[in-house]
Amino acid sequence: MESRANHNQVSHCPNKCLSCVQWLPLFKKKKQNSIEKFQNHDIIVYVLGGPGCGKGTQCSKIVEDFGFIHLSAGELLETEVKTGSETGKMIQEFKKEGKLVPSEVVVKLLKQAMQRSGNRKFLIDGFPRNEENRLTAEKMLGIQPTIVLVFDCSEEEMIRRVMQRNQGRVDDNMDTIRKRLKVYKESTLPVIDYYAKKGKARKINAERPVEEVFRSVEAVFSELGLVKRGKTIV
Ligand SMILES: Nc1ncnc2c1ncn2[C@@H]1O[C@H](COP(=O)(O)OP(=O)(O)OP(=O)(O)O)[C@@H](O)[C@H]1O
Ligand SMILES: Nc1ccn([C@@H]2O[C@H](COP(=O)(O)O)[C@@H](O)[C@H]2O)c(=O)n1
Repeated sequence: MESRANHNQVSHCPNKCLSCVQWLPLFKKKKQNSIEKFQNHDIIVYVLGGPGCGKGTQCSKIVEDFGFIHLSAGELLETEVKTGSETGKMIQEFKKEGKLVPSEVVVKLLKQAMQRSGNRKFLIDGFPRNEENRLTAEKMLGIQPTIVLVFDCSEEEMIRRVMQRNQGRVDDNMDTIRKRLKVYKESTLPVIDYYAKKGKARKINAERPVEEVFRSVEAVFSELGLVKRGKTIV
């Protein structure tokens, strides 16, 4: 039997130890035994940046021009919430608090979506948000990013964008945004540092208008040797 001390070590517990006791069996229940790995020649682009910096906006443009499949970790989690499943109810609690859902849950959803897509070029948006996400993806999927796009934006501008978005998201309110910004600084920036040290992070100034930001994105993709759809490779 697991000791209470072990539960204290589980990260991102919404209400400290008690919620871990409550939710942990859920995460463990559907753990898979055999996991197929993705292939080395797959192109995997992780997309990071604070809440509302414009990740989703830029990803839609990348999909249009470069033919990637866009997998937003936040959207995959929201889809699970909408099923009304027990896991979905648990995810909703984390989202309301601006906290990060345990990595096994996120990575499992990502894996299913990657397999279903039949694509080999993946734009993985809002992931990995912490060291646990990063390590779980390495372990469960066997993937490493080809490159990591990092959208850099001031807190004031991110708050402005989120508050204007107005799409009824449970986490688009001042209280939750402040929590999400804190999580970004404490948990995601160290992941970005990790990839920067590996020479994989490409920081882009996201404070500019959408088209200007996208021109910097295009420059990164041409560095990868990728050309826009409809253009001939010479
Ligand atoms: N460069 C930009 N200039 C001004 N507004 C922008 C820009 N990029 C995105 N926006 C707007 O800001 C809001 C947030 O953008 P978006 O949803 O793409 O951010 P995100 O990083 O995916 O957010 P989240 O992490 O919360 O899911 C949207 O309303 C979008 O239209
Ligand atoms: N790797 C992730 C990504 C997201 N979440 C949760 O979803 C919320 C919204 O995510 P966005 O990418 O749309 O900003 C986020 O605040 C987390 O609650 C997560 O847990 N893990």
